[in-house]
Amino acid sequence: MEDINNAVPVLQLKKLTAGYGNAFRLKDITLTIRQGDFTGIIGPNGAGKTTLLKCIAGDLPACAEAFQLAGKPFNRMHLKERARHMAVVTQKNDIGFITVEDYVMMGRLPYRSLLSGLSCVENKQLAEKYMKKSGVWAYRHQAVNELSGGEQQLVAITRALVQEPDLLLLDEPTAHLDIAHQVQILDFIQQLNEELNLAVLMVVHDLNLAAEYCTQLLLMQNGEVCAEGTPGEVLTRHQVKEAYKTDVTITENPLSGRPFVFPVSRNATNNRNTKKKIPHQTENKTIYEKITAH
Ligand SMILES: Nc1ncnc2c1ncn2[C@@H]1O[C@H](COP(=O)(O)OP(=O)(O)OP(=O)(O)O)[C@@H](O)[C@H]1O
Repeated sequence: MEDINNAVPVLQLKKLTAGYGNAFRLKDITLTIRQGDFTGIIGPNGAGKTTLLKCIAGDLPACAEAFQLAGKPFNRMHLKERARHMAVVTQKNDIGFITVEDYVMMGRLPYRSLLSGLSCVENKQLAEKYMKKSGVWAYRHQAVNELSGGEQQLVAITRALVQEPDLLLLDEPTAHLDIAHQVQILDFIQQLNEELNLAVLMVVHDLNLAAEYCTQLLLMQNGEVCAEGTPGEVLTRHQVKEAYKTDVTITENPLSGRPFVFPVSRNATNNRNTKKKIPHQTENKTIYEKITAH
């Protein structure tokens, strides 16, 4: 099929395999991420999502027919050069006692040369710009490890932005955050994706957040990509049930039009099978009315 997407490819993987000896293997992962893509990697526990992210980040060796970052062979790029194109925000940022400002400035390390130190005016201005954009400027003098989980995540993303990458890799950026902070972080990432045309690739467990924010999804199972496409194409009842071995009901978010996945409990399945009236169900209301009433 003719490729009609003219956006520049930031990352290209062709038939990538990798793993941990005989314990687990990623099999033939083929993937293209372009400027402006917001891609979510979803799949059940142990599917290989983090392993794939580790390969792309260069933390785990991989074999591939092609593995290119910004149009260049990945394994021929120096670490500093990789870091100018790709920034990684991992789940656990074990940050010691360091101020927000100093930590964010470390994002400029890939650009440091013998002639320009880390604290040059240009780097300071860049750090200030992104700290103001993400909202962490107010606590720039505080120690990172004294901030809340949500604030620390914003600081880690700010540091990644200061790297001025083309591709931002995120491993579950909203894990352990409440709904307000989940939305705050993902709204911010979406804003960066749209304003800076930044390509985003994130591992995300919450299918509804994935559906709401991502433009494309990769559904992984047993080390392979078993479905890919828009959230509507990937999050079908059959595909979700097949991958997660769990029944779900899928409807549409009435405000965004994105898929919305409801888990189905054993009781609800039994009630459906016996056509028993479901407690709390309001009669004579459309799904839209029910959802928007609360
Ligand atoms: N260092 C390792 N050595 C051996 N096996 C590993 C290692 N790290 C992960 N695995 C195994 O590889 C498989 C894939 O793990 P991975 O963390 O990539 O899955 P995941 O999809 O990210 O899972 P989760 O959603 O639970 O975080 C799992 O079976 C895991 O036990």
